Amino acid sequence: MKILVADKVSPKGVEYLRQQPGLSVIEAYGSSPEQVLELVRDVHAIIVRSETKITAEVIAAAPLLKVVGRAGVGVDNVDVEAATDRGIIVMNTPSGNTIATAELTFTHILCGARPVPQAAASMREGRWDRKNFSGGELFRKTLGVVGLGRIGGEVAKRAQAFGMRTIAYDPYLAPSRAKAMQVEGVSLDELLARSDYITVHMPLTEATHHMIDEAALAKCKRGVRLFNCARGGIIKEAALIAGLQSGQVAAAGLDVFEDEPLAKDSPLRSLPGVTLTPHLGASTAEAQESVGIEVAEQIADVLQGGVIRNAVNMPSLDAAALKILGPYMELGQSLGALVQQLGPKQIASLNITYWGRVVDLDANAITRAIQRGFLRQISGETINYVNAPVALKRLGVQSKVLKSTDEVDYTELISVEAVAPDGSSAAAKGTLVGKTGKSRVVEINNREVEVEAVGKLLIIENHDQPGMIGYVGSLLGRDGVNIANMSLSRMEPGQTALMVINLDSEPSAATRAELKGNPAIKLAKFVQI
Ligand SMILES: NC(=O)C1=CN([C@@H]2O[C@H](COP(=O)(O)OP(=O)(O)OC[C@H]3O[C@@H](n4cnc5c(N)ncnc54)[C@H](O)[C@@H]3O)[C@@H](O)[C@H]2O)C=CC1
Ligand SMILES: O=C(O)CCC(=O)C(=O)O
Repeated sequence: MKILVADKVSPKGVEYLRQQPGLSVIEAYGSSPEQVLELVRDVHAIIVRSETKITAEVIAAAPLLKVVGRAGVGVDNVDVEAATDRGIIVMNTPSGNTIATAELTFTHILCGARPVPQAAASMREGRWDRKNFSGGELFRKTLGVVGLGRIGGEVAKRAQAFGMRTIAYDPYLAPSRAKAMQVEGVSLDELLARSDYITVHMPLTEATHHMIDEAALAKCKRGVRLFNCARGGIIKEAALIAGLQSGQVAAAGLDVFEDEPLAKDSPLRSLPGVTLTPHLGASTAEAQESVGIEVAEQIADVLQGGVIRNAVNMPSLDAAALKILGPYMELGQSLGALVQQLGPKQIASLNITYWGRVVDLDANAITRAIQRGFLRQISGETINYVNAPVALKRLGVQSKVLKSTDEVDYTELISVEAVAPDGSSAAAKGTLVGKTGKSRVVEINNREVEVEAVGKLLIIENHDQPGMIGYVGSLLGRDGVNIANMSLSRMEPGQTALMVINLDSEPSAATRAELKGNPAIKLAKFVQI
């Protein structure tokens, strides 16, 4: 399988990939968009930093593509939606460049306090100017961190070492986590009003775009100092320029810009009090080695059928999680496949319920396995854990997931129900048995059964009358189809009975037609799961 390394990453990462059996590497740095379209035609994986754009067009031009790996955090150069639609995994390396970026941010903060770059430039010009470059101290000043994630947290830690008060705004962070970092969680307005220094560390999203604009700056102390080493556009550049010109903003340190590379004539380049770096947050030898090796290992794992780590468009499964969730995912996939074949073709909703031990697990991966099992019957191999939820949505099917705390007869139980627009439905429940966690179907259409949830199943609903088991057994025998296991159930004697038979091979069309033609048989369905 072929991997395109489209941006320069650590040679150690590339070397790791070259050493993997069955993997080959093409290195092509600085390619034009047209060249990228050519290069991706027969590749299974692409590795990028931030230069190469993996657009919907690139994804469409890469029919074999399975995974895009970003050696870094932000995946804004990858069209994740288009990749997800095609079932392509997009993964990043979220922690490899945290320290590098936190240290660069802190460098900017220090330069915001003390005009070192300006003083250094004047020395290069041959001057000895001790009047124009005095600064302030960080000690006892307040740093407002917007986005207290990996990098924001590391910046806060460094600020505390300098004796700064640290406050943060992060609506998604548990208050206990901020407390553990000795950071005071506040509202955005309070952060703007109290901070002497403000640094932003979130992804660029609709919510964060221009979060710091004219109105936000007006709420700040006069002489506030602003820093952005996250993504251009979180701080509105026009507002920042106006703020610097008016004196509302005393200093700014920026590593990222609304348009990169920054325009040659941007006013930001010439405003005093501003320190700019050309998106260098992750540019340390240590960070590049770390993200380069990490992305190479992650890509190799995916291509070699191993664990999936740091996927941004599906739940990540490391080996430990896979060990626990794997059996449930297999059961879920079987139940999904079974219900799809049993139920109405067109459905309005796919309802999943979890009971017992499974309730305490991260059910996202199991839910995707159920959806994948269901959809594979319709859309085949193009459906995987990545695109199953969007594919279901595209079909207009609602997904309902419930974790129930009600008592059940099993230590864990999963129910999958497909409901048609007219309210008719098909349902199956399953559990895991034994030490190895074998999948068992324990209920079909509200009737108790006990069959292995794998392979070929014949499901027969018949009138409960003598001779039916013998009739079905000899019919299959005549067809040369061996019965591996059989489960019988009925509600009331003499009414409808359910026979579920594990078969070693598929019955012929003639046998199936004969079963369907028998007036005592209401339903005869062969399913493969
Ligand atoms: N300059 C550079 O070279 C680099 C830039 N970055 C960028 O830094 C940013 C942060 O990276 P990490 O700390 O690793 O990410 P992270 O995911 O660990 O942290 C992001 C934090 O932002 C918070 N957040 C999200 N939306 C928010 C909102 N509307 N308001 C306030 N907080 C919000 C999240 O809850 C999370 O705690 C990313 O945009 C990343 O792309 C990362 C590495 C290098
Ligand atoms: O690869 C780079 O240098 C950019 C790093 C970055 O912006 C990120 O990881 O989000």
